[in-house]
Amino acid sequence: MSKTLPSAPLVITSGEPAGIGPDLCVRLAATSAAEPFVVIADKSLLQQRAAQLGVGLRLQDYVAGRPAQPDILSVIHVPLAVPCRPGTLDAANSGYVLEMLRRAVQGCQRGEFSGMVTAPVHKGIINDAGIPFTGHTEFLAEQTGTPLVVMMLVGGGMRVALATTHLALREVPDAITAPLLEDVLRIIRRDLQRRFGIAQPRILVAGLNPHAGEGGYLGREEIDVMIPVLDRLRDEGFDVSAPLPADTLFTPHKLSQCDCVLSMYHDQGLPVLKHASFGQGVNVTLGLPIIRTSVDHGTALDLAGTGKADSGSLLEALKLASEMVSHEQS
Ligand SMILES: NC(=O)C1=CN([C@@H]2O[C@H](COP(=O)(O)OP(=O)(O)OC[C@H]3O[C@@H](n4cnc5c(N)ncnc54)[C@H](O)[C@@H]3O)[C@@H](O)[C@H]2O)C=CC1
Ligand SMILES: NCC(=O)COP(=O)(O)O
Repeated sequence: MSKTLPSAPLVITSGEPAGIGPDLCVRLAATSAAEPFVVIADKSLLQQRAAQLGVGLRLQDYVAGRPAQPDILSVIHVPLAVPCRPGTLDAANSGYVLEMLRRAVQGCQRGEFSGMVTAPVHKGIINDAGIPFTGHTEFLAEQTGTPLVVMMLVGGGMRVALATTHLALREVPDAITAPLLEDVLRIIRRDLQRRFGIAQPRILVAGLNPHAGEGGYLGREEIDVMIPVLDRLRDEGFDVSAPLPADTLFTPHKLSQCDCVLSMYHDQGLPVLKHASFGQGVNVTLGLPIIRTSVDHGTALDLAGTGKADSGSLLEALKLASEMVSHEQS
């Protein structure tokens, strides 16, 4: 991978065309974001959406190395396969959605962009197109040849990472193996150090079972799998807790003692964070060779083209990506 140019912009993929991603990009272009960025989208889609929202929009084709101009959005044009109506999914445009992601990854890998920020995609419609797809997180891992990545959300004054991501609940206990837990904790610690500037990250680990297993009476995963890994990493110098009961882990007192909570599965940690920060939270993929942040919400098909979508999370995602770039370059 080439080194990122110091002045390289961030790149935003506009996501599912029938969702609110294009709306959010148009809104972002109309705000004065401090971070230079380029959007990948079909240009006519952005223009149509801007007209629907009643937002004035000036576009120019992105040219690598050309400095950003105020009030003009630089766009990398990727053509839609078929015309798009806000709120109406069409599997024919799934290739378009993935092509935008590939273009962003390639640009990050060759140093053209300092990092990528993703607007939401619709996982179901990509699968309907016959392309197995569980999320950006897994797709970006595959595109960059990364064996393991970690999803972490940032918002409401907390960081919440997940040991497992898009997995059916009944498969979760078997997925939490000692090697996985160890690798996940190594990735969290390393990325909090190099991309968040935290010298010795303090990580609180949620147990899998109620009351963190109640000494083995409510499940043995804590005793058999988790505690041995956590003890070993602590001996190595990691600041990690024992498995803690998840129901009291997200209290302000506990959160004030850590830099990150590690949840064992998606809906153990994310509802708490989203309750505290929905619309302002940021999803970060840890462990990738490139920087990637994203919004904390989905495609909100019901709001596309209505002007009611809140662009706060995309703005936060852009800001956080820029901060991560600064930490990595310092
Ligand atoms: N980063 C990504 O690409 C993500 C994609 N998704 C995908 O999005 C699709 C729809 O998922 P849902 O569960 O329906 O969640 P959703 O976030 O799209 O919608 C849930 C509710 O929140 C509202 N909402 C969402 N974003 C909003 C915004 N910016 N401003 C105001 N209100 C907003 C919606 O109108 C809806 O009422 C699914 O295919 C899912 O997989 C979901 C989460 C993240
Ligand atoms: N619940 C978070 C989510 O679905 C985001 O997934 P990804 O597309 O960022 O992998």
